[in-house]
Amino acid sequence: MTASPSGLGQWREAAAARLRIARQWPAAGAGWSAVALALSVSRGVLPVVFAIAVSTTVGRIGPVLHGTARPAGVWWPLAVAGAALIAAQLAEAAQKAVAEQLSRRVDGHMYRRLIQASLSTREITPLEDPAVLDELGEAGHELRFAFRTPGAAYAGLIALVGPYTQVAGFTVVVAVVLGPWAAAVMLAVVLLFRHGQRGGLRRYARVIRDVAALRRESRYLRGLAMGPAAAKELRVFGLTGWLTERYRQVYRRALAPVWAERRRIYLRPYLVYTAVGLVGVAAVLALAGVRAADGAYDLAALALVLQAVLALIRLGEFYPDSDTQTQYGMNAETAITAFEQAMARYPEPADRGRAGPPATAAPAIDFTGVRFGYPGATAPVVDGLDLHIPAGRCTALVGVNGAGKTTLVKLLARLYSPDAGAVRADGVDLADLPARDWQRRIAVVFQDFVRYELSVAANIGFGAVEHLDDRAGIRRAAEAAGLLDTLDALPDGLDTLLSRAYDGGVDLSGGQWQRIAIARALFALYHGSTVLVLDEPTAALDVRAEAEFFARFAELTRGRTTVLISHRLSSVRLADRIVLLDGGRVVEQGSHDELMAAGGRYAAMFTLQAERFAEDGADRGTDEGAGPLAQRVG
Ligand SMILES: Nc1ncnc2c1ncn2[C@@H]1O[C@H](COP(=O)(O)OP(=O)(O)OP(=O)(O)O)[C@@H](O)[C@H]1O
Repeated sequence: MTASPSGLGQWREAAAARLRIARQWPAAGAGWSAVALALSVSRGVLPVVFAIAVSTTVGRIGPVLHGTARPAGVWWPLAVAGAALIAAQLAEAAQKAVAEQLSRRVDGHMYRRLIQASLSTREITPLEDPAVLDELGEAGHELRFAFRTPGAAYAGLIALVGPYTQVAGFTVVVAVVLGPWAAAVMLAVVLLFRHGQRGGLRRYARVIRDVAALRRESRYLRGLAMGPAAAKELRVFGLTGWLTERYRQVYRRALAPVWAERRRIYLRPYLVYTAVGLVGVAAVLALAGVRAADGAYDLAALALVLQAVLALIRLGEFYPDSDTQTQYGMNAETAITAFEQAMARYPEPADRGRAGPPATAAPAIDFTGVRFGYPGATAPVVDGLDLHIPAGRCTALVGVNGAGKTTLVKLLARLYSPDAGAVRADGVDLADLPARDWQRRIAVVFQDFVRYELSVAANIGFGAVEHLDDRAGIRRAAEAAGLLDTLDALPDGLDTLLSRAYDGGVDLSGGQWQRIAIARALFALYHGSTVLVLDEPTAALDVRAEAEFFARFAELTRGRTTVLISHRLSSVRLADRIVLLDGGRVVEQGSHDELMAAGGRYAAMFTLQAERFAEDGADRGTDEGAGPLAQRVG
């Protein structure tokens, strides 16, 4: 969040925000905008016409009652008043309908801007920056709940033309009847009241923006309480009370400055502006009274000026069709613009794109002197890392939690760039390759892979999205990942939707989902990826499934440069080369046999795991319990 400007800066900022909202007319549609504007102007003019017609009627009733004028003299102004009243009602209803249309169109455009900006960066760094996330949260929240959106601000801005036309109309009426000074006083009173309203609202909205981080937390807590994701844990761990209390505290902390500010920004200005305004109004009314007493005015003029003054006082108040919509909707638009600018400004290393992707079927990869730290972190995760990953072979990365294994995968996939040093494929610096070209060469099963709420075919086909229609390839990948039985049981086979949120959709078990992620990576290999990265690919698989997967591992990955990350050292021993990382550095490397013979840390870790599994099997006293795992590790 940026610091709040003051004085002139605030006005300039508010004017710029209004201009940006007004510039949404192409998205809203010029035709619809013109209709809304015409309706708004008519809603401003018709009440003035009504007031004039009613005053004329009042002025003519006396002569008609005394028989000095014909009744027809009353009927036509009365008819005009009635017509103006009906037309104003119709215009109001029509404007509400058109406003909704405008609002939807502009918000659709805003959503597209937001999505485009979110997906605009090659790296994921900005989407982990809290300041950028606050802007995204603000913008996304208002849009998601169709609440005080930029679209509502656009419609509100047009609706604002109505009351201001009325102000102009009634001010002219006062000027004509009472004179320019009275009109000037009334106009000043209206603008003073409006300034109080809008200024308070603006400052109030700014305070709300300043507590964006707390509001983000309160939204997160609300989501936890109301969504299915945490429903199980909240109950089993008895967290419901804690969550309720925490939500209450965060909500209060977010609202405390808002409440304090509300008293400050509304009460004092309200008292001052009301006092000044009332003096002005009283003076104008007194002038009207004196003139009427002097016989300078007839009944029609007095009725007209009284209506005009009362209408102007009312027009100094809050406009429910415009005020909150424009203020908060402009904030949402400002947040979208700030988010776009933050994403565009993010210091993303240039995509030098000077080289073509490596020509070889499977490149060798080298990390040379790589240093990298996450944005905002005090220490780098890797510093001076040198690592060679041979072409067409399987290299396993092992190490304790937090050793930096997944970070290396992110650097390899160019989701982040090293702060120093280089990652090279066949000697070409990845920074010299167009990112997308390189990313097509990599198939990754991430530890936290995505479960797309789409069909099985899409979930697998996303490995090579240009080949989504390759049903045979998708089926082959599913079979290789051991999914055939699952597919056969699904109601629509590959077309089954993997989400219970849809009719006919199903959900899969954790292990079945993991096989889908594996199938996705295999499908990418079928369509040109040459580097396969598997980050804990079998963590959710049962023992038999894991054994089956690794039995076919050599066949599935043959000829690819493969990186396998796993804490199960029994699986890792299959790799051609094992690299033990600690604190972002390579501490041991070699084949399983070499590392065991060296008797270092890998050997100790492996022996510990093997002993544990052997004991586990012996304790249970069954061949089955000790069987597969003990065999594989022992
Ligand atoms: N997005 C992030 N922002 C900031 N720090 C991060 C981020 N991701 C990881 N880290 C930090 O980087 C370090 C290395 O994390 P990394 O995920 O690479 O470890 P790992 O070896 O894969 O661990 P594990 O075995 O638990 O999966 C950790 O200290 C972690 O806290």
